[in-house]
Amino acid sequence: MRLEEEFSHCDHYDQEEQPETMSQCSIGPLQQQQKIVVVGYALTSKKIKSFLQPKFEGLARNKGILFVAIDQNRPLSDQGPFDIVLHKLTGKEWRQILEDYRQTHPEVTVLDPPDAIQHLHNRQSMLQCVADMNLSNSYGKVGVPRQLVIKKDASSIADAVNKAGLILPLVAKPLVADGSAKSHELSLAYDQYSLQKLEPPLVLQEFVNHGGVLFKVYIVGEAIKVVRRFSLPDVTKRELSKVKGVFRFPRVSCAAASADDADLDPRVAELPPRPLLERLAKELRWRLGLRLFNLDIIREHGTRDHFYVIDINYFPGYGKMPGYEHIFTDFLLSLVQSRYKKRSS
Ligand SMILES: Nc1ncnc2c1ncn2[C@@H]1O[C@H](COP(=O)(O)OP(=O)(O)OP(=O)(O)O)[C@@H](O)[C@H]1O
Ligand SMILES: O=P(O)(O)O[C@H]1[C@H](OP(=O)(O)O)[C@@H](OP(=O)(O)O)[C@@H](O)[C@@H](O)[C@@H]1OP(=O)(O)O
Ligand SMILES: [Mg+2]
Ligand SMILES: [Mg+2]
Repeated sequence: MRLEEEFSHCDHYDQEEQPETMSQCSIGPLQQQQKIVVVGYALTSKKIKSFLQPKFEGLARNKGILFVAIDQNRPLSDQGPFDIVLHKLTGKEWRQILEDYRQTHPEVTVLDPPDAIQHLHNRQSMLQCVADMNLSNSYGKVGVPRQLVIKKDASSIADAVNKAGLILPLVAKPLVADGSAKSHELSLAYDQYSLQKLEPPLVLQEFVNHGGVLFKVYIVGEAIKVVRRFSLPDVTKRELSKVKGVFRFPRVSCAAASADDADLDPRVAELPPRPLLERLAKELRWRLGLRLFNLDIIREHGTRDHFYVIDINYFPGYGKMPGYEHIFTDFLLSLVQSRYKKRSS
């Protein structure tokens, strides 16, 4: 068992936020005595910087959680031992390493299973769960925009769009969402003729007017946090009749585009009802088999309760989630405690 209270007896870690990095701390036989929760992480340097902030590491340490960098050049089994493995790296080889490790180390919680994450790397399968769910209750209705997959042959896009009855404008998104810069290169197509300029493989999604604000719903296990971000502005009928072409747009809803403090129309700014999001998150956690993700959800402009999920991301930028330090540490501890309960029952 590795519990917070027991850890606080350890004189090596009982002071306020220690200045040295966690990876300098020794683990091994000592760890058994101190009942530390050891979290191995395999993340990009960008992610380490945004996620493993000093305040977070300090808080975690005080709660008995030790973060240890995984060395990708050494066998995973020779490292640790870990209680939890956190990861967001791509590549078939890495996936296989994790899969093998899960088989041989069932006592370790790997967040999350590589196969389940793979599901989010394709913009079609990513939203399938939301479509299947057909969530509709007294709090509102949640769907996905109508969309079409184009695997190849740009010259056939206009025909395919016509056949499927999709309505312009369309958001063109690379089919693969693997975190590469290219996978975030999106464009807005205003007219049929220009569709041939697009580069498959892609997903064409109907653009839904939503008042220029979207909601990012961060999920960490059972915890949910919602923030507002600026998004693409509505496209008017007049604009649609005048504008021709395909336009690349940048990452409009990045962290710098926080709309939480903006003076917005309350009908646009009002957060989606909490019970609706709770239900959505719970179902998605179960259907996707994931515990760490966020989703982008928009409210159809002019409605109060028609929502569309447009994107789901694995292990998103939690560093920007308000209060992530406490939410995340509590989550990590709860994982270990529930494992202990399972073992002792
Ligand atoms: N169907 C849609 N209707 C209206 N706006 C949309 C739609 N799809 C995407 N957008 C706008 O485009 C932005 C980027 O789309 P999306 O979130 O799918 O891309 P992404 O590159 O996966 O983003 P992220 O950085 O969150 O991973 C959204 O944040 C939103 O502003
Ligand atoms: O770069 P940021 O910190 O903003 O985090 C973004 C994260 O990048 P990172 O994994 O490199 O951190 C993205 O992952 P990839 O799709 O590129 O894999 C994606 O999840 C975004 O949605 C995150 O933005 P958020 O949704 O939280 O605003
Ligand atoms: Mg998004
Ligand atoms: Mg995304």
